[in-house]
Amino acid sequence: MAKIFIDGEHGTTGLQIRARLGQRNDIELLSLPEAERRNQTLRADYLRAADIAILCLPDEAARAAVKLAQGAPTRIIDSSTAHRIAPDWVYGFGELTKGQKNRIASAQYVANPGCYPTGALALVRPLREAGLLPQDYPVSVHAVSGYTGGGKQLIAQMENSTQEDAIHASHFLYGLSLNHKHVPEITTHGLLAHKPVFTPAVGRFAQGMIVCVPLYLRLLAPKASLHSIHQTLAEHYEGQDIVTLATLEETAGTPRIDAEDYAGSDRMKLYVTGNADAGLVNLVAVLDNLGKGASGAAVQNLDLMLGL
Ligand SMILES: NC(=O)C1=CN([C@@H]2O[C@H](COP(=O)(O)OP(=O)(O)OC[C@H]3O[C@@H](n4cnc5c(N)ncnc54)[C@H](OP(=O)(O)O)[C@@H]3O)[C@@H](O)[C@H]2O)C=CC1
Ligand SMILES: CC(=O)N[C@@H](CCC(=O)OP(=O)(O)O)C(=O)O
Repeated sequence: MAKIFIDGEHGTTGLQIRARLGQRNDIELLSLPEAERRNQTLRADYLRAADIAILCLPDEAARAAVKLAQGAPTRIIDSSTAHRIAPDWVYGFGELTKGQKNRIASAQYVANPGCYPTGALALVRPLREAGLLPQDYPVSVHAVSGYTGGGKQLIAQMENSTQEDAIHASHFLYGLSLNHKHVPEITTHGLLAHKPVFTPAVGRFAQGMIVCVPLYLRLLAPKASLHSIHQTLAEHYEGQDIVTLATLEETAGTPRIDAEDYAGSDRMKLYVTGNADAGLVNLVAVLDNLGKGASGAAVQNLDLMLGL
C-alpha cells in the first residue's frame, strides 16, 4: 500500500485532505501528532519514508520540506505557491490542457494550483488555445473567496471579534497593489503576454468562491461570440465530471450565482454570461476554495499519481 504523509496535516488545507483520506483503506497514512508538527527530524523521516508527501505549508516551509526529502524517491504534491511556475514541476490542474492528467500521473513533483487561478485558468486557457483570446488581451480577474482561503490566521481574524487584529468587514478587497502571489501562475499557465489585473476579495462566509473574467467581444478574435466561447469551453470540458459548464439556456434562466454554491464540493462549475447585443461577456467559475481550489485538487492529483 502506498504510504502518504501530509506535512502540515493540522492546518486548514491539511485537515481537509486528512478528512478526505481518513476513510480510505487503499493507502497507509503516515501521521505526526499535532504537538510534533514542527519537529524537523520527525518530519524529515516521514518525508523520506513516504511514497507521496503532500505539503500543506507556507511557501518557505514547503521549499525547506522539498530539501528535506531530497535524495529519497518521495514524490511530492505541494499545495503552496512555491513551485507553481517552476520548470521541473508539473502544474497540478488535470483539466488545464490535453495530456495534463498523464503528466501529473507520471510526475515526481506536482504543484497544486492556487484557488483563484483554478477558476481563472479554467476559463482563460481553453480560449487562448482556441485562438479566441489574443495572447496580448488585457485580461482582468475579479474574485471573492470564503475566508478559510487565508488559512488559520485569517480564520481567527474573521471569527474572533475580540482579538486585536479582528476584521469586522462583511466583504473586503485586498491585493490592492495588484501583485498578488497568484498573478504569475495565471499569466504563465494562461499563456498570456501580460499580467492580468487581479482583484481578490473576501466575504464573511467560510468556504466558496466566485472568479469572474470579463471580456469585450470587440477585442477578441473576429469569430468570437457568446456561442463560440461557450462551444470552445464545452468541447474542452466534454467528458469531464469535476469541471462542468452550464448550458447557455441554464445561464439565461439563472438570476444570480451564489459564491457558496459549491461549498463542501470538490467540483467546479463554469458559466458563460453576457449580452451579445452589447458585445459584453463575463466568464464565471464557482468552486470551493478548499475543494477544487486546494484539498480536493490535491486528492485528485494523488489519485492520478497512484494510477487510480
Ligand atoms: N486555505 C486555502 O484555501 C488554500 C491554501 N493553500 C495553500 O496551502 C498551504 C497551507 O495553507 P493553509 O492550510 O491555509 O494554512 P494554515 O495556516 O491553516 O496551516 C499551515 C500549517 O502548516 C504548519 N506550519 C507552518 N510553518 C511550518 C513549518 N516551518 N514547519 C512545519 N509546519 C509548519 C502550521 O503550523 P502552526 O499552527 O504551528 O503555524 C499549520 O499547521 C499554503 O501554502 C497555502 O497558501 C492553497 C490553496 C487554498
Ligand atoms: C482569501 C485568501 O486570503 N486567500 C489566499 C489565497 C488562497 C490560496 O489559493 O492559496 P495559495 O496560493 O497560497 O495556495 C490569499 O489571497 O493569499
